[in-house]
Amino acid sequence: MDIVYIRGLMIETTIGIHDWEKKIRRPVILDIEMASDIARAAATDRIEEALDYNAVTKRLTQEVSANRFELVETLAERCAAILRDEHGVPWVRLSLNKPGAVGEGVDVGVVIERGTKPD
Ligand SMILES: Nc1nc2c(c(=O)[nH]1)N=C([C@H](O)[C@@H](O)CO)CN2
Repeated sequence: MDIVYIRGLMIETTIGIHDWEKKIRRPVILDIEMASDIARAAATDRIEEALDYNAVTKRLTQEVSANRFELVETLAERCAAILRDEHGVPWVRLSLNKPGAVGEGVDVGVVIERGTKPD
């Protein structure tokens, strides 16, 4: 199985369960692994045959920055659904980090895997 990945994608959004969190914008950081057979893209050297990480980054940034969330779980699921439904990704592993959520220098978040891994 081949993978196209995006690491360290920082997006500003409104996220959290507390009233004060609902009034601010803050960054979340996404690390994403997407199953993608790269054979045709490699053979043709054409972006049309590739899973375009620029297009994926643009779409996720648009979605996350334009919406507000309470839970990291909700944001992660939304992103995974977009990757599968709009970009045809059969399997994705997505890590979502919410910096500073429980104190300085502590990372918290979720890791989800959705879809079926191709052989
Ligand atoms: N499993 C989760 N636990 C918590 C979340 C969350 O999104 N998922 N969020 C919070 C608060 O918003 C926290 O980040 C700030 O106090 C707490 N627990």
